[in-house]
Amino acid sequence: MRLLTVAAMRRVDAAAIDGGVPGLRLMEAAGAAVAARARARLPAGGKTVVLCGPGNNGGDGFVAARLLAEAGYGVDLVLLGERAALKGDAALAAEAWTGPVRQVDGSPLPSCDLVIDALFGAGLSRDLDGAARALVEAVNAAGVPVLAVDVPTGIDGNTGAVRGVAIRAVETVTFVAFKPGHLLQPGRSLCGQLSLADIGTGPEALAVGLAVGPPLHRNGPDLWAGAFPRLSGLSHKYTRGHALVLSGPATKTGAARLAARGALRVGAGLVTVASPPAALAENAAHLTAIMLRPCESADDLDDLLTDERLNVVLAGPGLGTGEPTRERVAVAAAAGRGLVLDADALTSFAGQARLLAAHLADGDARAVLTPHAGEFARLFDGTAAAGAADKVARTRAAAELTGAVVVLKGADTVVAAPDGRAAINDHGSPYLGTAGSGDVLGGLIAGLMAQGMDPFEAAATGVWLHGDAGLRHGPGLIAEDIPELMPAVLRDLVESALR
Ligand SMILES: NC(=O)C1=CN([C@@H]2O[C@H](COP(=O)(O)OP(=O)(O)OC[C@H]3O[C@@H](n4cnc5c(N)ncnc54)[C@H](OP(=O)(O)O)[C@@H]3O)[C@@H](O)[C@H]2O)[C@@H](O)CC1
Ligand SMILES: Nc1ncnc2c1ncn2[C@@H]1O[C@H](COP(=O)(O)OP(=O)(O)O)[C@@H](O)[C@H]1O
Ligand SMILES: [K+]
Repeated sequence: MRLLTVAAMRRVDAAAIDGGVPGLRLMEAAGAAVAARARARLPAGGKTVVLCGPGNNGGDGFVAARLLAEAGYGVDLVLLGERAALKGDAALAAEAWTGPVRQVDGSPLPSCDLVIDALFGAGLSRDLDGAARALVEAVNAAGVPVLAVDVPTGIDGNTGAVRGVAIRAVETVTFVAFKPGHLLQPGRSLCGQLSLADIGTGPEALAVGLAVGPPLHRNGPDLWAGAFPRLSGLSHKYTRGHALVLSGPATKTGAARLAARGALRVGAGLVTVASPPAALAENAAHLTAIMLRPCESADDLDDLLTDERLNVVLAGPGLGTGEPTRERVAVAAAAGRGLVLDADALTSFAGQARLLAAHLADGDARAVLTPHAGEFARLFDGTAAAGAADKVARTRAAAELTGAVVVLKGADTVVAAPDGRAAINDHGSPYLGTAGSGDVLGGLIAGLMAQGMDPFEAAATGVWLHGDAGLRHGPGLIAEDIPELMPAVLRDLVESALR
């Protein structure tokens, strides 16, 4: 699903209005969508408090208030600002509201079953302070469920950041498309359930918004199902690719095996662990379907890679930091295979992102980098990527700098390609925050690349499958569970989105 930035959304609204759809009609549709969601949450004859701000977000609130009152619900309307100061469509929507308007005066919030937050939406332009801040704090303290209009007040629609203080909603109704701030943390957590409403802007106006900037997606099967590897009667293990995972030294081998298991379970035809000789026995004791080869040095890796069937290399988990790891990365990159770099392979290039980029360019490697926030900060220290304004911008800048697909992990993992395509993932679970979980993710991505997926699509798919496993398992998840959940995850995917 494509996302729209706040600016792109304004272009959609403007194009629709230019195309002959009155702005008030859009506002009526927005307010009606809010009222419909409120009705789904209110008990019969229940009571709502609608908080309206001074702009068009407040206008949506006036419409919703009118429709709910007409439907027989109790409605208290509280306005932040002067009624006489309302302008344009918001002033027209306010005129159509015939009930009382309470001014924000510091008195306690009236008791109710649901608060509708129509204070600020796309027009939030600075941190909340004064009466607005106090009102938001009072709403959060009241413990009443909140339905947010467009975006919870205080959340930046582009970045998901809290501007001073923000409403915690149980549901957010937005219009036409989700915005990045609905999916980026902490915005994602404060939005609650996400609902999307068509407000009649139409396909031509939408196209105007989608043409703004490089594509940004909500990660999901619609983004990559077409590229997902499919088997035929002619498939055999070598058509499904062969991934090579570099193991760390003795006592540091588990991470590589987790990754290798992920690669195998997601469908790579063969997976080999390349192990230092001193760790062969340790690895052999835990591997069965996964093969094992000795590999002591960068030269040994070079020799292994003379086998052209090894089409993807994964390096980093448990590998150790420093020159030997940098040398292995250089060799793997020069071999021009698919390459997934995680953990120590990234930290070994701390402050040397340009050197890493040069290695990747050397072999024309199809590379994916999978840093968590700490690894990202170390690797891109001193570059524009570290200083960019939000997580999408940081990930895009890192991808552009390195020429690799970058997966910036976390509760709101962002995947970006060097050409600017990006996806935000909100299909996951906090239970994924467990030792070794990221190692398995690297393996899933490597396994998908081994089967021929492009780095961007493989990365987005791997992140989604990993998130799906986390959602399915929930409490008690450990990293070993993630590969073992792949059969169920993949079966459901094949039976739904891949049909
Ligand atoms: N045709 C359309 O476009 C449609 C738009 N729709 C709806 O419109 C919403 C966008 O409306 P909007 O642009 O009027 O902005 P909105 O969020 O109401 O806020 C602007 C006001 O807030 C003020 N303000 C800002 N920050 C502040 C702060 N920290 N503290 C205090 N004040 C602050 C700001 O003041 P100023 O910065 O000008 O001083 C201005 O007065 C959008 O979210 C959607 O719900 C739908 O109806 C569908 C059709
Ligand atoms: N709250 C969360 N919601 C969703 N995914 C999460 C959350 N916390 C962590 N994850 C995911 O778990 C994985 C952790 O990876 P990483 O930090 O590299 O751990 P490790 O190094 O132990 O393998 C990442 O894919 C990350 O996106
Ligand atoms: K709002």
